[in-house]
Amino acid sequence: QRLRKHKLPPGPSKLPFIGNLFNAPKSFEWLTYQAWSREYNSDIVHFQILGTNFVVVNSAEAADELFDRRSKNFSDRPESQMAQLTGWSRAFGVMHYGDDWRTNRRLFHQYFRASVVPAYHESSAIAVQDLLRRICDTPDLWMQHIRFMAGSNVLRVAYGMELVSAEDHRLDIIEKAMKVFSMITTAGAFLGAVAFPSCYSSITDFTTVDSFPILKHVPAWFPGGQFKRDAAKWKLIVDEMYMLMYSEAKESFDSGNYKASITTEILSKIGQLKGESERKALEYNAVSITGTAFSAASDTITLSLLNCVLAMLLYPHVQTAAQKALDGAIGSERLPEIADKDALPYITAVMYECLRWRPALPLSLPHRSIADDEYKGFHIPARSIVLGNVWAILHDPERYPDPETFAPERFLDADGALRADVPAPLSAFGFGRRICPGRYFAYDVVWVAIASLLATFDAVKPVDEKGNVVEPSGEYMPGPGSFSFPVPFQAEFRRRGQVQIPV
Ligand code: HEM
Repeated sequence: QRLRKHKLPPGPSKLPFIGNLFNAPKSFEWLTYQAWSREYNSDIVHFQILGTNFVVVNSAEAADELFDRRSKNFSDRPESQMAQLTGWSRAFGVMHYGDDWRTNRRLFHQYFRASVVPAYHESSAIAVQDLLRRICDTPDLWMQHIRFMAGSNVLRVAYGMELVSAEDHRLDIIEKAMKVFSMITTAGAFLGAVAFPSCYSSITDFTTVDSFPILKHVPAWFPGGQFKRDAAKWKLIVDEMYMLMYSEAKESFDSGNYKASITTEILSKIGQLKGESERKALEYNAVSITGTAFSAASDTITLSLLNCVLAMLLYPHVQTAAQKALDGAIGSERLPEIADKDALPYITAVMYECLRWRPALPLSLPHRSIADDEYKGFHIPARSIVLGNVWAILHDPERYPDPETFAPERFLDADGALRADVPAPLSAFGFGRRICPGRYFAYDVVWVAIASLLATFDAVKPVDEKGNVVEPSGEYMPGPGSFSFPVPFQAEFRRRGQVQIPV
């Protein structure tokens, strides 16, 4: 009744009680939300499922107003029973906007703020050189090598540990744990999935348990308790991801034979604390932020680089232009370093375009409003799930003409310098107070990896045994999931130039 008095943002018509259960998108939701925004001529749109209100923010203007200027009201996260059941609730990325989140985020910021991340340049250089060597040795496994690079770099930074082989158990854990994370943070798809139980099997149960939290009390053996059985299995993986590396790093620290890392730095701080409760609290936060960094960095960086390779296959002239810029700025005999960034705006533009063209998280992570609010005369009810449509913002033709085309030049002026009037794709990192705190580290790693791959190799479409060029489909995996992964594709890496890869 209360909602009826207020004018909600426009959106598809709703059925009583179930709302848009049957017409909410289940895959590539960002495209449907963008289409709704155009159809209803409104930059915010509304839909509702089982009583939960969803508001999708489709323009940079609305995102600035709601997530930035009104950040106090739009920085919460939705309630997630599944995060609790799977052990993901200790990641501050899913925590409610409150003291626990604030403490974790502050601690995280100490180790990943812009002025600190240069301390990780050496680690990133080692990881990228290793990537290049691995591609030379086993080029067909290039996708696996990229994942290995992203994981090994952050493992070293967070825990001071080294990954040796792609079979390392820790990489497997992280991949599985992130799949769970991706599913439990897909608010829209979860709710929509109720309508298609056969496709979504246990995800269907997630949906219901998040909409009706009382169901979390259903015993695991009871019919419909499949989500509990799944969650219990996944919790083992997520717990292991958080605890295994931390415990190993702590053991080395205690033995005095360790490599400096974020964990060991916090452990020395813990050692200086007097009170047992303070020590316990900091240790809890240390486990949380190191595990969160490890997991958050891996898939996002991997994805950004996979998208880059895809772009190089589909737009070979961009690759040629980038290599010309590299050769002109640093020659063709040494690998680029992060310190070369200012001299290589074209590479920065390629990185921006990768983040814009195929954002890793096209709907960011869901936010939630705390109190009733109003935007352009539309009512946004308290506790609405508010989705920032990163895809729509980064494919807005007014800001990025011909948005489907991969064109790094859009970020450059006639002299090849970065333009101040074309916004960098910051929305790829989310919004407001929840904006990705790992972005400075991510920019460095992605930049140096792109520059080094382009300096060392030509990425080309392979040719099969019959002489036919193998075209990448350019398609993306259907949901549900917050992360958008390309359908696996083949690429051939051919050595170029005289770049020496340090051994
Ligand atoms: C290209 C790489 C990356 C992309 C595209 C990316 C993107 C994002 C996005 C879209 C969000 C959600 C923001 C929101 O809720 O509005 C996020 C959150 C987060 N990211 Fe990243 N990220 C990247 C790399 C990293 C790295 C390397 C780390 C860690 C070192 C990291 C740590 C986090 C954390 C901890 C959060 C949760 C923040 C919070 O809820 O307060 N990310 N990221």
